[in-house]
Amino acid sequence: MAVFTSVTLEDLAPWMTQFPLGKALNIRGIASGIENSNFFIDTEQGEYVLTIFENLNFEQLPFYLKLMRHLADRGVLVPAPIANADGELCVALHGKPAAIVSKLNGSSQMEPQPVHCAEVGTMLARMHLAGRDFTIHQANLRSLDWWQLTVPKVLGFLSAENRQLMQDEIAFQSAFALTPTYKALATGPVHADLFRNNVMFDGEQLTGFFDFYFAGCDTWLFDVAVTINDWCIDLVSGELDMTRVQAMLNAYHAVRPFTAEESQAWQAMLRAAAFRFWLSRVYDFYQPRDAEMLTPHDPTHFERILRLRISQPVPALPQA
Ligand SMILES: Nc1ncnc2c1ncn2[C@@H]1O[C@H](COP(=O)(O)OP(=O)(O)OP(=O)(O)O)[C@@H](O)[C@H]1O
Ligand SMILES: N[C@@H](CCO)C(=O)O
Repeated sequence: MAVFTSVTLEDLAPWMTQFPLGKALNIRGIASGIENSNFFIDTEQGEYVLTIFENLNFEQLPFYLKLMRHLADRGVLVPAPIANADGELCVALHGKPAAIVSKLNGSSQMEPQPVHCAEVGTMLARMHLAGRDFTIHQANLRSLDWWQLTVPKVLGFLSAENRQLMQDEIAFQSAFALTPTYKALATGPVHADLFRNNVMFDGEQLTGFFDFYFAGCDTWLFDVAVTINDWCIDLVSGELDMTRVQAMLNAYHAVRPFTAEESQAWQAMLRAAAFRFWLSRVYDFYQPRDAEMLTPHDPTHFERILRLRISQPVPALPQA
């Protein structure tokens, strides 16, 4: 279980009085996730999710919480943050920032079919469009600047072959980010971590996107690439599953058509999306933090995907 900060019902009861949710009746740690401490809490008003943020600070958090509120207000299915009596969405608990959000119904769909991929594609495009008038700007904190700072910290842990791959890819991505094609890509708030385990389904019905704590302003296409690289692959080989890829891309395109520049950038973005998670997984693997129980994600999964996206042609984006 990824509970870095323990919270008991006795700790919670006085803290909860500032929220309009009645008494806290029960709390239980959630046995998944690797970034934050998460708990389901039962209150007199129903079930909610309490998150204690282990790595994000009070200056960074309003972006995520206000973005979720903004999206929810525009009909995008996301958890709604609950304000305390002072209107604050983020309040200290055990000295760390914490927030309460509504609990989504359903469960994660870990074996998605084309119908699930289409639902995700539609909601992702709606989310990008709904974010256009969000006024707070915060960069994606796991984008090129972070890659450039982090690569030197992990190179020493890698085999000679992987060191070469990482150095070649950071050089490629650094150069690509300077091209007119990259600079022409549409940008805005993106989720940036929309994996299978960050979306809820009730049967074939999508009930919400959650875990917005890697969100930031970046290219919309990067968000699509992150999502494709998790939802539309064979998890063992990392190969793209064309039926699921087409279902997601066509559904997205029907709401927010892809541009010519996005078509040109597509393979580079699929590489960038694979690289981002290879790097963060390698970093987490060699810099573990304390947790009551923690299984780090396997870095070799995204090393494999990155090699495939470099070496194999990728399916074209739908054209306007
Ligand atoms: N709003 C919500 N509604 C219902 N369940 C939720 C909600 N938020 C989180 N959960 C549950 O808690 C689990 C862990 O949450 P989350 O993925 O946000 O953790 P994390 O530590 O940020 O994880 P990650 O490793 O994905 O970054 C989810 O898998 C889900 O079961
Ligand atoms: N989705 C990330 C974990 C951080 O949310 C990964 O699979 O590496």
